Amino acid sequence: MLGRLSPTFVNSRNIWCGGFVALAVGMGIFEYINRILHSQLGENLTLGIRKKLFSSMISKNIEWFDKKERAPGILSGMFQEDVSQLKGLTSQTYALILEATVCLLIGIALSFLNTWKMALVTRSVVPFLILGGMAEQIIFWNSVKNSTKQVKDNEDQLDPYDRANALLSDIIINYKTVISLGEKNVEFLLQKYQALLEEPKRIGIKQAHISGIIYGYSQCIRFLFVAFIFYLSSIFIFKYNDEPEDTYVGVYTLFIAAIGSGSLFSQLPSVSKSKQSANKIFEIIETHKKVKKDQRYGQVMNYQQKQIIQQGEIEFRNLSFKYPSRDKKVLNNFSLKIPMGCKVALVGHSGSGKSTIANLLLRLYDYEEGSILIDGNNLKDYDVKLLRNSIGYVMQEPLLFNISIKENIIYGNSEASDDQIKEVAEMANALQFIDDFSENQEHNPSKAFKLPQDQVMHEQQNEDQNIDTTILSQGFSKKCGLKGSLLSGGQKQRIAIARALIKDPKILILDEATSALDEQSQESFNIALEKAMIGRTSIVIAHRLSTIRNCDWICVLHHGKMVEQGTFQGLSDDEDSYFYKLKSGMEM
Ligand SMILES: Nc1ncnc2c1ncn2[C@@H]1O[C@H](COP(=O)(O)OP(=O)(O)OP(=O)(O)O)[C@@H](O)[C@H]1O
Repeated sequence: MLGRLSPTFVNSRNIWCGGFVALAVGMGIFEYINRILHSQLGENLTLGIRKKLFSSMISKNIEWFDKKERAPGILSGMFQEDVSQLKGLTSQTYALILEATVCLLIGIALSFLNTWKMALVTRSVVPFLILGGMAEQIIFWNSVKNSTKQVKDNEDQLDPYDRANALLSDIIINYKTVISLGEKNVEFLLQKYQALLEEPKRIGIKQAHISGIIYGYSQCIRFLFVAFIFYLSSIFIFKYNDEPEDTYVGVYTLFIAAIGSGSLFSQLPSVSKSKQSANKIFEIIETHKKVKKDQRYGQVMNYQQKQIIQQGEIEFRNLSFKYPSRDKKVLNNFSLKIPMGCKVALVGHSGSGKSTIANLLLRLYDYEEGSILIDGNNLKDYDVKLLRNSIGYVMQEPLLFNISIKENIIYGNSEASDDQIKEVAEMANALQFIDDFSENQEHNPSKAFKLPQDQVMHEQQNEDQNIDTTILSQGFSKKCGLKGSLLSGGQKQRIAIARALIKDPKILILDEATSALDEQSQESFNIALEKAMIGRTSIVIAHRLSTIRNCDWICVLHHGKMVEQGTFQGLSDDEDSYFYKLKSGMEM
């Protein structure tokens, strides 16, 4: 059999086979290096993007987070899914595209060398191959546009997956409320979640039909191309007496060219998805750059910016404000001067604008009308980071992180010494119960109700060896649980006061919320408040008479306007005053 083959044939067979074996080995090594390099590049890129995205998100104004498309579930999903999608836009896909392009070009070049006539004719079919790939692209983009349009027409204007993620994060964050509202509520939420997933499922199936047809076309055209080459080669051999060997090599290289071009185009949809994710991510990073410099958290100060609050005198001058998402003003021409070290209570019905004043003082939102002065300087001239460092804020519902008590306290000042931590815990009337945690485990809710997750937290707590027991008791290493769930309401509030005090702020804002506390905790909390306010300018958003009594000045707000102000006694004596009526409805 071998004897009948011409030496030229054997020779070139050996050359080609040897060439392909060398190519196979080369490809193996190349692929290995290629994958390592590109996954390294990809990982570095995603790490860099995650860092950038995080730092730009964390420095956004609160109003940015107020929008429904910025729900926690959507934003955390972006860090996982969208950032990972970016890999498709960079190293891996581009490496494959490069590989496929090189494959295509080599195939074309070799086919021209061996059988140029046939190569020339078959080139006429290439546009159909490209059309297959392009059609996949067009269909993909149309489906993205349609689904976005469909969603935009919806009241929520959000991607269905994003809406499902937002709901999921809401449920997880508020899991206690969800479960406590009973099985019916859980069932309702489950149905709602399923309903939200129905829409993307429907869109996905519709998309699958269309892209199936297009993908089928692009695959079909590749094999039609192969059939066409075979047919054409037989014509060239028998009709035009072309050399069979040259034709064989030419046909083979054209196959490679066709396969190369096919894989090139099949990679493109993942590029499209990546582009979509890149748009989402860079929109956030880019808008960070557009935010006015003075509004950015942690912005390096320019020469005009005041460093820290020296005394703590506050003046609101004709301040008017409306939230960006609303047309109605929630503060109207509000003016008030609070001398240094004074305790001022803001009272008024729910929604009268008390917390809004705190929001503006902390520059969580920016006002356009009127001004706020601190120590006679415009609030906007202070560096935002340093300003917030000089103001202690205890929120209505203090939020603790699932870290130790000590870590929660130093969250306000990571450089605080153990002595300072102990001091502020004492001032906040928290030292006693913290110490009790180390001595008397009865206080530990995780012991009373041993849920599996509590047990894990308890074990973690025992593992924590970082606390210097000579100054701080082991109680400081107790984990607080998700949102402080392992502590009582009063304990959480006192730790929040300690956290505010660790910064030694000149100004203290207390959004007092004692309604959830029992009498003993309330008393403890009030003592803590009194101690905390000594020597600081304090604004108390008051809900209880017991706190107002000790304040130097009381301002009564109604629909964002100051309607009355005076001392507790002065306002209480006037039976016609707004405060008089308000007082009778207030808790003791
Ligand atoms: N982020 C926000 N976006 C839009 N409107 C808001 C926002 N926060 C508060 N509001 C609205 O502004 C008004 C004033 O709210 P604010 O929280 O200042 O009232 P408050 O007097 O502190 O109420 P409460 O005593 O119940 O805490 C309310 O009508 C409220 O609905």
